[in-house]
Amino acid sequence: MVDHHPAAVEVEDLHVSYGATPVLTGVALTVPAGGGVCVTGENGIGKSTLLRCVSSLQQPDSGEIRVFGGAPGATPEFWRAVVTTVEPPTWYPGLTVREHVELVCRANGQDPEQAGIDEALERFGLTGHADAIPPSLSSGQKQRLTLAVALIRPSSLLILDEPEQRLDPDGRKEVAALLADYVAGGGSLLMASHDEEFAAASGAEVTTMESLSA
Ligand SMILES: Nc1ncnc2c1ncn2[C@@H]1O[C@H](COP(=O)(O)OP(=O)(O)OP(=O)(O)O)[C@@H](O)[C@H]1O
Repeated sequence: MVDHHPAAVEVEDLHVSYGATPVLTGVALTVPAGGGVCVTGENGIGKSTLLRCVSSLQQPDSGEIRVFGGAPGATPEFWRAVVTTVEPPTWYPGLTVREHVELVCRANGQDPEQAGIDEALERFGLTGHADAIPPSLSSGQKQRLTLAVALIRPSSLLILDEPEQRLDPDGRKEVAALLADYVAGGGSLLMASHDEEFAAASGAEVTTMESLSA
Protein backbone atom coordinates (compact mmCIF):
# COMPACT_ATOMS: atom_id res chain seq x y z
CA MET A 1 0.00 0.00 0.00
CA VAL A 2 2.57 2.52 1.15
CA ASP A 3 5.06 2.07 -1.66
CA HIS A 4 2.74 2.27 -4.65
CA HIS A 5 0.53 5.24 -3.94
CA PRO A 6 1.60 8.48 -5.58
CA ALA A 7 0.65 10.80 -2.71
CA ALA A 8 1.45 10.47 0.97
CA VAL A 9 -1.26 12.94 1.98
CA GLU A 10 -4.23 14.29 0.03
CA VAL A 11 -6.58 16.80 1.62
CA GLU A 12 -9.59 18.14 -0.25
CA ASP A 13 -12.09 20.81 0.73
CA LEU A 14 -11.47 20.45 4.48
CA HIS A 15 -13.73 22.40 6.84
CA VAL A 16 -13.30 22.65 10.61
CA SER A 17 -15.09 24.99 13.01
CA TYR A 18 -14.81 25.38 16.75
CA GLY A 19 -18.37 26.21 17.78
CA ALA A 20 -19.52 28.95 15.43
CA THR A 21 -15.96 29.96 14.51
CA PRO A 22 -14.66 28.53 11.22
CA VAL A 23 -10.93 27.77 11.32
CA LEU A 24 -10.36 25.73 8.17
CA THR A 25 -12.49 26.65 5.16
CA GLY A 26 -11.98 24.55 2.07
CA VAL A 27 -8.35 23.58 2.71
CA ALA A 28 -6.59 21.52 0.04
CA LEU A 29 -3.11 20.06 0.34
CA THR A 30 -0.99 17.35 -1.25
CA VAL A 31 2.21 15.87 0.13
CA PRO A 32 3.82 13.72 -2.54
CA ALA A 33 5.24 10.38 -1.46
CA GLY A 34 8.92 11.01 -0.86
CA GLY A 35 8.37 14.76 -0.58
CA GLY A 36 8.10 17.31 2.19
CA VAL A 37 5.64 20.15 2.78
CA CYS A 38 5.88 22.74 5.53
CA VAL A 39 2.85 24.87 6.35
CA THR A 40 3.55 28.32 7.77
CA GLY A 41 1.23 31.05 9.01
CA GLU A 42 0.42 33.24 11.96
CA ASN A 43 -0.53 31.94 15.40
CA GLY A 44 -4.07 30.60 15.45
CA ILE A 45 -4.52 30.27 11.69
CA GLY A 46 -5.18 26.54 11.93
CA LYS A 47 -1.91 24.71 11.24
CA SER A 48 -2.19 22.37 14.23
CA THR A 49 -5.86 21.77 13.47
CA LEU A 50 -4.91 20.66 9.95
CA LEU A 51 -2.14 18.38 11.23
CA ARG A 52 -4.45 16.92 13.88
CA CYS A 53 -7.01 16.05 11.21
CA VAL A 54 -4.39 14.42 8.94
CA SER A 55 -3.14 12.49 11.98
CA SER A 56 -6.72 11.27 12.65
CA LEU A 57 -6.67 12.90 16.07
CA GLN A 58 -9.53 15.22 15.15
CA GLN A 59 -12.61 14.73 12.98
CA PRO A 60 -13.19 17.50 10.42
CA ASP A 61 -16.69 18.86 9.86
CA SER A 62 -16.41 17.91 6.19
CA GLY A 63 -13.86 17.19 3.49
CA GLU A 64 -11.69 14.34 2.35
CA ILE A 65 -8.36 13.18 3.81
CA ARG A 66 -6.37 10.28 2.42
CA VAL A 67 -3.03 9.10 3.75
CA PHE A 68 -1.32 6.71 1.31
CA GLY A 69 -4.73 6.36 -0.27
CA GLY A 70 -6.60 5.33 2.89
CA ALA A 71 -8.53 6.94 5.71
CA PRO A 72 -6.19 8.26 8.41
CA GLY A 73 -5.99 6.23 11.58
CA ALA A 74 -8.25 3.47 10.30
CA THR A 75 -5.79 0.58 10.31
CA PRO A 76 -2.76 -0.71 12.19
CA GLU A 77 -0.83 -0.19 8.92
CA PHE A 78 -1.50 3.55 9.22
CA TRP A 79 0.21 3.64 12.61
CA ARG A 80 3.11 1.53 11.29
CA ALA A 81 3.60 4.02 8.46
CA VAL A 82 2.91 7.30 10.25
CA VAL A 83 4.65 9.03 13.13
CA THR A 84 2.97 12.13 14.50
CA THR A 85 4.20 14.50 17.17
CA VAL A 86 1.08 16.67 17.00
CA GLU A 87 -0.08 15.37 20.37
CA PRO A 88 2.48 15.96 23.15
CA PRO A 89 4.03 12.64 24.25
CA THR A 90 3.17 10.90 27.49
CA TRP A 91 6.16 9.55 29.39
CA TYR A 92 5.95 6.24 31.20
CA PRO A 93 6.52 6.61 34.96
CA GLY A 94 9.88 5.23 36.04
CA LEU A 95 11.27 4.53 32.57
CA THR A 96 14.50 6.26 31.68
CA VAL A 97 15.30 8.14 28.49
CA ARG A 98 17.14 5.09 27.10
CA GLU A 99 14.29 2.76 28.11
CA HIS A 100 11.76 4.94 26.27
CA VAL A 101 13.81 4.68 23.07
CA GLU A 102 14.24 0.90 23.59
CA LEU A 103 10.50 0.52 24.14
CA VAL A 104 9.68 2.23 20.86
CA CYS A 105 12.22 0.05 19.03
CA ARG A 106 10.80 -3.16 20.52
CA ALA A 107 7.19 -2.12 19.76
CA ASN A 108 8.21 -1.63 16.13
CA GLY A 109 9.93 -4.98 15.82
CA GLN A 110 13.47 -3.59 15.92
CA ASP A 111 16.29 -5.22 17.84
CA PRO A 112 17.34 -2.48 20.29
CA GLU A 113 20.95 -3.71 20.01
CA GLN A 114 20.88 -3.06 16.27
CA ALA A 115 18.71 0.06 16.17
CA GLY A 116 21.49 2.54 16.90
CA ILE A 117 20.14 3.82 20.22
CA ASP A 118 23.54 5.05 21.44
CA GLU A 119 24.06 6.93 18.19
CA ALA A 120 20.58 8.45 18.39
CA LEU A 121 21.11 9.60 21.98
CA GLU A 122 24.47 11.05 20.96
CA ARG A 123 23.01 12.78 17.89
CA PHE A 124 20.34 14.44 20.01
CA GLY A 125 22.71 15.42 22.82
CA LEU A 126 21.06 13.04 25.27
CA THR A 127 23.96 10.68 26.07
CA GLY A 128 24.50 12.28 29.47
CA HIS A 129 20.79 11.97 30.24
CA ALA A 130 20.28 8.36 29.13
CA ASP A 131 19.59 7.20 32.70
CA ALA A 132 17.43 10.19 33.66
CA ILE A 133 13.64 10.07 33.54
CA PRO A 134 12.06 12.37 30.92
CA PRO A 135 10.22 14.63 33.43
CA SER A 136 13.63 15.69 34.76
CA LEU A 137 14.77 16.95 31.32
CA SER A 138 14.65 20.57 30.19
CA SER A 139 11.93 21.49 27.67
CA GLY A 140 14.49 21.50 24.84
CA GLN A 141 15.84 18.10 25.93
CA LYS A 142 12.28 16.72 26.04
CA GLN A 143 11.78 17.99 22.49
CA ARG A 144 15.05 16.29 21.46
CA LEU A 145 13.86 13.01 23.01
CA THR A 146 10.49 13.32 21.24
CA LEU A 147 12.28 13.70 17.91
CA ALA A 148 14.80 10.93 18.66
CA VAL A 149 11.92 8.56 19.37
CA ALA A 150 10.07 9.71 16.24
CA LEU A 151 13.08 9.18 14.00
CA ILE A 152 14.52 5.92 15.37
CA ARG A 153 11.62 3.75 14.29
CA PRO A 154 10.88 2.95 10.65
CA SER A 155 8.13 5.06 9.07
CA SER A 156 6.91 6.41 5.74
CA LEU A 157 5.38 9.72 6.87
CA LEU A 158 6.34 12.14 9.61
CA ILE A 159 3.74 14.67 10.78
CA LEU A 160 5.54 17.19 12.96
CA ASP A 161 4.06 20.26 14.64
CA GLU A 162 6.76 22.92 15.00
CA PRO A 163 9.64 20.47 15.53
CA GLU A 164 12.07 23.39 15.84
CA GLN A 165 10.33 24.63 18.99
CA ARG A 166 12.59 24.90 22.05
CA LEU A 167 15.68 23.80 20.10
CA ASP A 168 18.83 25.93 20.16
CA PRO A 169 20.30 27.07 16.79
CA ASP A 170 22.67 24.09 16.50
CA GLY A 171 19.84 21.72 17.43
CA ARG A 172 17.65 23.22 14.72
CA LYS A 173 20.38 22.73 12.13
CA GLU A 174 20.93 19.11 13.21
CA VAL A 175 17.22 18.27 13.17
CA ALA A 176 16.75 19.98 9.78
CA ALA A 177 19.60 17.85 8.39
CA LEU A 178 18.04 14.66 9.80
CA LEU A 179 14.67 15.54 8.25
CA ALA A 180 16.36 16.29 4.91
CA ASP A 181 18.00 12.83 5.10
CA TYR A 182 14.59 11.30 5.90
CA VAL A 183 13.03 12.88 2.80
CA ALA A 184 16.07 12.08 0.63
CA GLY A 185 15.71 8.46 1.78
CA GLY A 186 12.15 8.29 0.45
CA GLY A 187 10.21 9.38 3.55
CA SER A 188 7.40 11.92 3.36
CA LEU A 189 7.16 14.90 5.67
CA LEU A 190 4.28 17.16 6.64
CA MET A 191 5.07 19.79 9.23
CA ALA A 192 4.03 23.16 10.57
CA SER A 193 6.72 25.67 11.44
CA HIS A 194 7.33 29.35 12.10
CA ASP A 195 10.96 29.04 10.92
CA GLU A 196 11.17 29.12 7.12
CA GLU A 197 14.95 28.70 7.12
CA PHE A 198 14.57 25.54 9.19
CA ALA A 199 11.79 24.31 6.90
CA ALA A 200 13.84 24.87 3.74
CA ALA A 201 16.87 23.15 5.30
CA SER A 202 14.59 20.20 6.10
CA GLY A 203 13.98 19.63 2.40
CA ALA A 204 10.36 20.72 2.67
CA GLU A 205 8.47 22.90 0.24
CA VAL A 206 7.19 25.88 2.23
CA THR A 207 3.58 26.89 1.73
CA THR A 208 1.39 29.37 3.61
CA MET A 209 -1.83 28.31 5.30
CA GLU A 210 -3.63 31.12 3.44
CA SER A 211 -2.64 29.64 0.09
CA LEU A 212 -4.24 26.29 1.00
CA SER A 213 -7.74 27.69 1.57
CA ALA A 214 -10.37 28.08 -1.09
N1 LIG B 1 -10.16 22.67 21.03
C1 LIG B 1 -10.40 23.93 20.61
N2 LIG B 1 -11.52 24.56 20.98
C2 LIG B 1 -11.79 25.81 20.55
N3 LIG B 1 -10.98 26.52 19.74
C3 LIG B 1 -9.84 25.94 19.37
C4 LIG B 1 -9.49 24.61 19.77
N4 LIG B 1 -8.30 24.29 19.22
C5 LIG B 1 -7.91 25.37 18.51
N5 LIG B 1 -8.84 26.36 18.59
C6 LIG B 1 -8.77 27.66 17.92
O1 LIG B 1 -8.63 27.43 16.53
C7 LIG B 1 -7.72 28.34 15.97
C8 LIG B 1 -6.61 27.57 15.26
O2 LIG B 1 -5.78 26.91 16.24
P1 LIG B 1 -4.52 26.06 15.81
O3 LIG B 1 -3.90 25.56 17.06
O4 LIG B 1 -4.92 25.08 14.78
O5 LIG B 1 -3.61 27.21 15.14
P2 LIG B 1 -2.05 27.21 14.76
O6 LIG B 1 -1.96 27.84 13.41
O7 LIG B 1 -1.48 25.86 14.91
O8 LIG B 1 -1.44 28.20 15.85
P3 LIG B 1 0.05 28.30 16.48
O9 LIG B 1 0.94 28.86 15.40
O10 LIG B 1 -0.16 29.26 17.61
O11 LIG B 1 0.45 26.93 16.94
C9 LIG B 1 -7.24 29.25 17.10
O12 LIG B 1 -7.98 30.43 17.08
C10 LIG B 1 -7.56 28.45 18.34
O13 LIG B 1 -7.85 29.30 19.42
